Amino acid sequence: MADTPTLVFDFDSTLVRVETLEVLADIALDGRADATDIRGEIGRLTDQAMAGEIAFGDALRRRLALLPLNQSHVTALADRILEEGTPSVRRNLRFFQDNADRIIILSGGFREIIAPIAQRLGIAADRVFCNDLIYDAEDQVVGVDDSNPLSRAGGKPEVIRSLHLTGPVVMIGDGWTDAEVKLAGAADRFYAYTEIVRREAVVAAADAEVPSMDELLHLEGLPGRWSYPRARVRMLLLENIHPAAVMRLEEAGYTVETRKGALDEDDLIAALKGVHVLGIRSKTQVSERVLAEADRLMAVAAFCIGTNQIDLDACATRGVAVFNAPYSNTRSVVELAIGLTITLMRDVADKSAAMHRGQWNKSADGSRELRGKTLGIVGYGAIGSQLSVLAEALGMRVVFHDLSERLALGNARRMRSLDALLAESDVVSLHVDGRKENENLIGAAQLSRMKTGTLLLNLSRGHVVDIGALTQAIGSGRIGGAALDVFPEEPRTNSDPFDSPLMGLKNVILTPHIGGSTEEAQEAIAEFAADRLLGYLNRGDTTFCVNLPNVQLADVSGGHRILHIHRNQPGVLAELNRELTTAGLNILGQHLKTDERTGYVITDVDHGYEPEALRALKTVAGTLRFRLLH
Ligand SMILES: NC(=O)c1ccc[n+]([C@@H]2O[C@H](COP(=O)([O-])OP(=O)(O)OC[C@H]3O[C@@H](n4cnc5c(N)ncnc54)[C@H](O)[C@@H]3O)[C@@H](O)[C@H]2O)c1
Ligand SMILES: O=C(O)[C@H](O)COP(=O)(O)O
Repeated sequence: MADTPTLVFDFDSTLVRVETLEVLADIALDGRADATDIRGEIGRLTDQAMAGEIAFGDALRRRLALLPLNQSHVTALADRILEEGTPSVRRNLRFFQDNADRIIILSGGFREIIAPIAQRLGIAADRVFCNDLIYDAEDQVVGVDDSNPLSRAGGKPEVIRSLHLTGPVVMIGDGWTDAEVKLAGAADRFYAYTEIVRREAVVAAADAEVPSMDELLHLEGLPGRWSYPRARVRMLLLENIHPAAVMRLEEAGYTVETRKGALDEDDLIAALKGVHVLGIRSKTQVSERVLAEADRLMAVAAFCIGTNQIDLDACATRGVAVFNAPYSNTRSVVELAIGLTITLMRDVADKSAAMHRGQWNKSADGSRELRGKTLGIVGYGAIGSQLSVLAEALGMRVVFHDLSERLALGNARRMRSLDALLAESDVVSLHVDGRKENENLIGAAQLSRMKTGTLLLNLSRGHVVDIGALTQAIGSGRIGGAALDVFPEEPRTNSDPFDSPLMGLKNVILTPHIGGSTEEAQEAIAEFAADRLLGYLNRGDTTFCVNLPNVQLADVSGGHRILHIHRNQPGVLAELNRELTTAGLNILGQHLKTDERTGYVITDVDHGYEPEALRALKTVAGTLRFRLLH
């Protein structure tokens, strides 16, 4: 077809993430004293040639002359070049294989290195145009075939012209020699390929910059791995989320922006314009108003356990999926609770502060062992139950209270009421979730039911304890000490001030919401939450989603996936399938999962679709969100 474009790909830093000559230099110079100098000179020549500052043929010969290159070096790179495929090229392998007859590889690189990649991509040898190395009788490289136009300046346009291609020619590459193809009139369009390296002069000469294959296919209207280029999916991560998450999400091709602190409502609304995914921790409030203004938001990830800072219902009614990391910092909180209990029991904080003031205050008064004391755990979920196990191991008696039926671990005893637990405990530790109804769960009445001298820990949420009532109870001596890690008002960033009536009180330990702030926990959270996001974005998988029906999904193989989130009302599936049939699609597989409020349908179909034909799915009554994945 005359209108079908021929896609002409450069090789180095486009189809592979390396520059061949630089890797060959590393191999050939391995162990030599002058390796760094020669390597530096080769890198400089590559950059100058790729930026159009010196002629390509000149640069090629000068670089080869610098290297003691032989056939075994070339073979060593050829053997491992498949591992160096550019990430978005690897994930679009199928596109190359299905369209091999409209693709050409055009490179100043060498045939031995390019051939394995061309073969993997399904591109025939007669569609690969590149240089041929010349070896002497000892297998040393002595140069390149000078008769090949690609060994000199202006070679790429010359080769393209000699092919007399019909239809548009589209050049894709990272270097100046690629830009020259269009500038010399041998290509109709030139895309600067910037996934591996971005050169300003090349981008300036291009019709458009493409940071990935996905973007190229999107711009050319070609069927890629994704219906929407990943680099166009913007993610905003707030509150100092661990870099492991950024790395994972960027490696998958998404565009990630990070900020250190939390944002207030107005700033968050402004920051969320055009953002598809928001990552937060416990501080950022995702309110109905924020969601109403978020024009692109499709998912929120809480890189922590608690999700009370997010309006989950408002998210669900907009089809915004919410994920968290329910277990990744559990152990860290439990260890801190144990440490704080011992610290309170022994009045360590005050004794240490006195020492810092130069006071030696050796005394056993009021200092007690954990052994044999009763720990009352309020909220026997993931954290509460793990604390139960560790506390028993230290010799404590454990009682607990939970609104739900929970398995009592070890010798822990369930208490039918909170009051009964309060009356019996020497230490009370709060591990309830952050639901609104838990506001002031521990107030003046509850404090008055505790034994005189009881110790109180709160590592759950700040609003669970009435701070005024606690201040009084500590002042009166009813409460013998308290450790608080969470507060009704917490500073948004480390530069904002903290204030509380509890400051300066005897045997009161205040920590800045660090229960889950360990290196281990933060890295584990980053990996877990990022994986959940990737599962949702890449496959539609909602495992561990806290506000939409959970559906565990494998990758789609050999088909296309259509995702539809709707209000749970009668007739949606039937209407959806009518529209799919009208669009001429054959359903390969379909999952429907509902909860009382929302339905989630995942449909895999067996062949390409016209995106326009499927827009009708948006009009199905009850639709909250509709997404074409592939
Ligand atoms: N300080 C920190 O850094 C930190 C770190 C992680 C988690 N947390 C907080 O810890 C809390 C617990 O986390 P989790 O992972 O154990 O949660 P979880 O959901 O596994 O457990 C919470 C338990 O509390 C129970 N519960 C809720 N309200 C109750 C009430 N009024 N009375 C009795 N039981 C009640 C629930 O039924 C549930 O079993 C959450 O608030 C979480 O946000 C704080
Ligand atoms: O819910 C949580 O996991 C904790 O409160 C920790 O929150 P953070 O990530 O803001 O420290």
